[in-house]
Amino acid sequence: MSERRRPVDRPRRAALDVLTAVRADRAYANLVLPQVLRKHGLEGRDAALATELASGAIRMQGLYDPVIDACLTKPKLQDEVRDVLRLGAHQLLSMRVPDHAAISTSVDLVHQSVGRGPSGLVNAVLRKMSRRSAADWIAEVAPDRSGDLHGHLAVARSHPRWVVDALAEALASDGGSADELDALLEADNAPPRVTLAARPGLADVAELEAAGGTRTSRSPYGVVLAGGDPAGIPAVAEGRAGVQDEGSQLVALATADAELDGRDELWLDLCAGPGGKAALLAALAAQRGARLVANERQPHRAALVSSAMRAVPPGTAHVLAGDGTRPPWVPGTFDRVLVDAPCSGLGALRRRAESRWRRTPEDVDVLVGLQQVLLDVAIDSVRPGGVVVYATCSPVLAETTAVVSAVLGRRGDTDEVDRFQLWPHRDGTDAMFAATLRRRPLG
Ligand SMILES: C[S@@+](CC[C@H](N)C(=O)[O-])C[C@H]1O[C@@H](n2cnc3c(N)ncnc32)[C@H](O)[C@@H]1O
Repeated sequence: MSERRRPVDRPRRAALDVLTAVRADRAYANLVLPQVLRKHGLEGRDAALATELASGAIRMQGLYDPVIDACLTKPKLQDEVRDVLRLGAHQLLSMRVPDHAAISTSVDLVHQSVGRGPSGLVNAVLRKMSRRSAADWIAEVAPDRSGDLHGHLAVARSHPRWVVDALAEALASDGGSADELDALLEADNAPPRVTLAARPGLADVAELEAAGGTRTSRSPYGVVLAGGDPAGIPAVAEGRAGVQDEGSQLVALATADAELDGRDELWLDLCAGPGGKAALLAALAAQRGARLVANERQPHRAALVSSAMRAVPPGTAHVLAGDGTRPPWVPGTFDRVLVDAPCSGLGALRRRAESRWRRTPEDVDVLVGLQQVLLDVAIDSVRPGGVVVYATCSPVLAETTAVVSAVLGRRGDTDEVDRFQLWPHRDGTDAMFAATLRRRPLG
């Protein structure tokens, strides 16, 4: 092999930097990506290529790693070299990059980032990998579909086995079939469309359509962008609109529109950071002569809530940075309460490439305890006759219906009046869950 190698193209170098940061520093891919793109001066198509390479290689490592291992002659592999091979695997098995380009750029990349030593190994592994299609590799490395469906899908659709089991249980309880499970896991591997919310009274949906979007089918405030940077749209830059999944818009609307007898003046968002739902709620509250208190435990996220609500009329919204399990207000203060609880986020895997590999079943156990306490506080905070919406961006039953049943079962003063579960493959949204609860009126 020649000593002098071509310089590595910047998108691949940037993608490797993202993989390194996610692996070695436990960085979040979506947060580190913009910094890395800036550092390498990448824009437009180059930025899109680096994003696809990094996100795809991280997301699909549950398939790529066993394929890489099947191509090795010795079992041990340096982490840095595996990262390069994951990027190569993504190009060979999931993108339309010609084999020779995927292989030679990967050899260049490992030469530049690790050294000359592993160049031959990268070349040999990727050559071997390139001789079969993704489907053939799945047949080779995944458990048999008919004997172990969840084990097969865990590899073929690159999800941890326990996540497949938990999503399958949730989907089955919502009428889903085995084919639907495959569709759901596949949807988790496709980056979501950028959706905006026109905050009512502040921006018009037509204004966002004029910026190149199309209306969403269920939220009257939603617009899906065809492409481009949403930050360049004036309504977004000014806080009159925001980037927000349609499912999240529907949760805020469920909170604002739940039927209520009597007073409807004071609303609470108990877990508001970073503020997407609070901003939509505050805009709706302003139109209806109500006010919103937006509470968030982490001060830096409370600051994000203030920023998200910067365009709402003064006096409409008040931000608190406090622990929602120990609220400063007296019980029964609010007419409507949203508790958008901290959760595993297993309904939003499309957005966070690495999150499926970071979460553990133990996380869910810990979160369920906090979710129950926060829901109890939310119900205590609403007046008799008022409404509470309990929401998660996870469909996992332990975090959704089981939390609602446990809390309502021991209280006896609150009824569930409505519920929805959205799914990426059915609804094109994150898998948001929302239950609308009403505290029984006195007497
Ligand atoms: C799912 S996120 C809320 C998303 C938000 N509603 C939105 O639409 O932008 C949950 C939030 O709850 C916050 N949180 C966690 N524990 C909390 C607590 N004890 N009290 C209040 N907020 C808490 C987290 O910091 C996180 O910002």
